[in-house]
Amino acid sequence: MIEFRSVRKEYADGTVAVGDLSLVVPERSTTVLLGSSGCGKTTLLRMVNRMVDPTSGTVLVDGRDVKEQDRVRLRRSIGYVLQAGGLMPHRSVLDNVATVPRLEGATRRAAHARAAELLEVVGLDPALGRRYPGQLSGGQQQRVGVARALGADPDVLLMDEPFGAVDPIVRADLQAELRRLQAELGKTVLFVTHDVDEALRLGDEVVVLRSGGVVAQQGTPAELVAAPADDFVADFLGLRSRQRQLSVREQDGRRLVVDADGRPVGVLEGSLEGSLEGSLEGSLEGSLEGSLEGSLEGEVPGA
Ligand SMILES: Nc1ncnc2c1ncn2[C@@H]1O[C@H](COP(=O)(O)OP(=O)(O)OP(=O)(O)O)[C@@H](O)[C@H]1O
Repeated sequence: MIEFRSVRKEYADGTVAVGDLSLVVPERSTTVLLGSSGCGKTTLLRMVNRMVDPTSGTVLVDGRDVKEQDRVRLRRSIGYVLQAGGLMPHRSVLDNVATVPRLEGATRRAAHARAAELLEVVGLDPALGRRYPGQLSGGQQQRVGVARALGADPDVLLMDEPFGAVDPIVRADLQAELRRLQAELGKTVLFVTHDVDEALRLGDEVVVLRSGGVVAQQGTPAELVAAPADDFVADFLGLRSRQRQLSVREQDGRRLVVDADGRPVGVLEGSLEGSLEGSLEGSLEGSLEGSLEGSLEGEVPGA
């Protein structure tokens, strides 16, 4: 578990990046920090591994104040994935992934064996380990970045807009991969993004931030969409935009989900239809019939 207790960060030039923020990040789940550019997401993330020290307040990881821990050891024990991948360009992919095991004292051979395993964990062919980062696609480089972050088998994984620099298809692929990995590994993931769809897709919990690092709302994606705390959250999630106002239209035998402008955004699957029909038959229809009969019968005799 990660806990921010009344943290505040004021940079040397007087910029207040994070106000008085308190937040609990549950363990073994994914928490997404969602907010527009400059609202303090990266600052918050970096407080966890002490790349940034708060001006005041406390950050605890598994109940221990990070300030009391050795900065270097702490940083090695926490996985960190950046947008640009942060890979060393002149070292092979295998060397990159083996970095932390090597720093922790593993032999080159053992570290490479571990690195090859990690490449497989993130869905890459270990043969790619011989290449240099520049010889991989953007999506592959991001996977290598994740593999490297897993090198110390950390409980906590910090991810700063890790999929921001790749095209939408690769991005969706990486998001699916992260969900698979998370189901398998059960890390405590703190994930930063300004992309609402990504946040709703990946977060077990989503924390919507206002500028100045202030929590606007924290909740599950369903809670946020169903009950946004205020207009700011509703607007940020786009709930009042025409693209999010969805309805169903039948076309060529399929049920299309369309936005308020009638543009298709998806297809309603048969199974959902089936279950909706089932529940309609079971409860709604029954009660509708009951109330219709009751009221109609009452009115008819007087007619
Ligand atoms: N070293 C620094 N010195 C002064 N101001 C800084 C420093 N680092 C960040 N800031 C400022 O603090 C605020 C929060 O920055 P931060 O990088 O945490 O935001 P962010 O939400 O991660 O933004 P983005 O999505 O654009 O990466 C911004 O106004 C930024 O300009």
